[in-house]
Amino acid sequence: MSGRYRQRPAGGDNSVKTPLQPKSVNSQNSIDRLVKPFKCPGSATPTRASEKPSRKRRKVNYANADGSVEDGEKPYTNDDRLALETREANKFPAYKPKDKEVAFRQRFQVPFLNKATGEYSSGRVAPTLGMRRGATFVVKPLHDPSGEFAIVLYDPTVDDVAEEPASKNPEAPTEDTPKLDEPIVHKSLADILGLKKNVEDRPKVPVVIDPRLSKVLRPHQVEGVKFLYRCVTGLVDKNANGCIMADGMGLGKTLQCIALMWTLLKQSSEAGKTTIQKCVIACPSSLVGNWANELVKWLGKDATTPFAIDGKATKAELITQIKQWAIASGRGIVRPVLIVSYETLRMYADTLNDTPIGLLLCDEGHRLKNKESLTWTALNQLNVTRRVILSGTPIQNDLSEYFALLHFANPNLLGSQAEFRKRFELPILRGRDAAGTDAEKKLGDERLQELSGIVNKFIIRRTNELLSKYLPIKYEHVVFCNMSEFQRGLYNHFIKSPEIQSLLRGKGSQPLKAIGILKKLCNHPDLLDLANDLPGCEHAFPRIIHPRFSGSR
Ligand SMILES: Nc1ncnc2c1ncn2[C@@H]1O[C@H](COP(=O)(O)OP(=O)(O)OP(=O)(O)O)[C@@H](O)[C@H]1O
Repeated sequence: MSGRYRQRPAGGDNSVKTPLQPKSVNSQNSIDRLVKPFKCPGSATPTRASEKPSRKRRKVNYANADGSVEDGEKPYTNDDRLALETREANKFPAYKPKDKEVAFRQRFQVPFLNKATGEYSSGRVAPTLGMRRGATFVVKPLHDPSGEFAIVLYDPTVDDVAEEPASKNPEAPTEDTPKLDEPIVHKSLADILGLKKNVEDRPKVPVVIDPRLSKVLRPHQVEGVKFLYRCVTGLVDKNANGCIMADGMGLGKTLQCIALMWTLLKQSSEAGKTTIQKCVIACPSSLVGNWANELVKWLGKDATTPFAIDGKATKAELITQIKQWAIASGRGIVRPVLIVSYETLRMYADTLNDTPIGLLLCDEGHRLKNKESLTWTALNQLNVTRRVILSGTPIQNDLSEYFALLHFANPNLLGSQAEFRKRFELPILRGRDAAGTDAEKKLGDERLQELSGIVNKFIIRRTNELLSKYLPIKYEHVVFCNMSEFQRGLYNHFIKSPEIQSLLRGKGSQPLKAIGILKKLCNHPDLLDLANDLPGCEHAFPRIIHPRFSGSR
């Protein structure tokens, strides 16, 4: 038979012929149909609701669709369909339990071992096996050390000084040798599987200044940041973590300290770790806003949100905010930088005492020159690891003040104050005394050199001559201005007054005051209080007088 039979709906009318039925009269099928009673045509014809022509049926041949050759001539039987449904390729994946005999007799295998070599595959993150997954960190520096503006502060190949191993006693038991009296300690699953995180083993990576800062830093500032970083991270001396930045005015101490702080907040020599979590900037109250602005200026407004105590909050709000800042830790630290005036910091030092502060920057740090002051004591009792003093004038009067600053930046570097006084201060002062002996002068010079050797490693000072190449040429114009008639009248009145006359004879007691009055007078009489400074000067007033002076007539 060459035609295809169409499937009739179950329970449908068998007598309905479809146009696809073949017209063969000799077959058994045709005979069967002929003997059936006649039915009026159209009685079972489906009526179409739509006027549109009926869609033509297309023959689709599914034979060979899955690669198997089927007899396309035959109609599908139910068995065919069942066979199709249960065919392997058409089945949904279903979990098949392993045969328990085989499964239980199999040897246990550590799941993250490389099956080919039987070794732990180090490139693969260990499966957690029900434990919390340890932090995975990428072993690479935060910023590319070979980038265009890269400034590398720490290079593990250069700066990583390996600790001298203590000379080993061959008799001493090594870690591998089990001691007889050692208590048996059960190993944890993490230990057995080799998953135990060894935090000490973090690989070392270069520390690179954020490119957004390195492209604006001037050469002397790059040197400054390198100096600061080495001092505070113990690369200069592993027992000292502080320093004094004593650059002259306008050299950009603020930018250098921001670069240091930002680097420490974001990176460390250990991959995936930061050096510090919190930083405090102590400064005069007038500079709090300036520091906050400089942070935005150099880092951009989305980099960090400082907690600047600018006096706008009420006392109750401030206490809550400081307490919150103090207890925040880890990811809870949303404002890592606290900018605060010395006075406020002193007031709330007790609240902050237990907070680990990674870095303390003290702007205008010569405020800490008095070791006995409340500010020095309050700031010194904070739990600070690294301290930087910023001051354009670190040495002001005497060595005790110098000691207070150095001792604050690096406690115990110079011993106690009494030790410092005995070893350095007194011999140096005696050596400078005009009545000092040669031996005292020699000793004084030696001690001064020794002191410089110790402290110069932690002080950086450049003068603002460095700025000359960034500033336009300076022109100085000297212009002589004659005094006006009114000024000259006042001037003559003043120098002829009895007080000045006696001053000129060397009898008066306030020559500086007189010079001050003359200076002001030459600039503008408005600067003086004429009635008090120049009594009786009314005769020198011009005829048309400013209403301001009319009262004093
Ligand atoms: N690399 C730089 N590029 C452009 N401007 C800079 C740079 N470094 C600093 N400045 C600008 O120079 C000015 C002086 O800088 P800054 O106030 O930090 O100096 P300072 O050394 O702290 O001075 P002072 O002792 O007066 O506080 C600021 O306006 C600062 O923005």
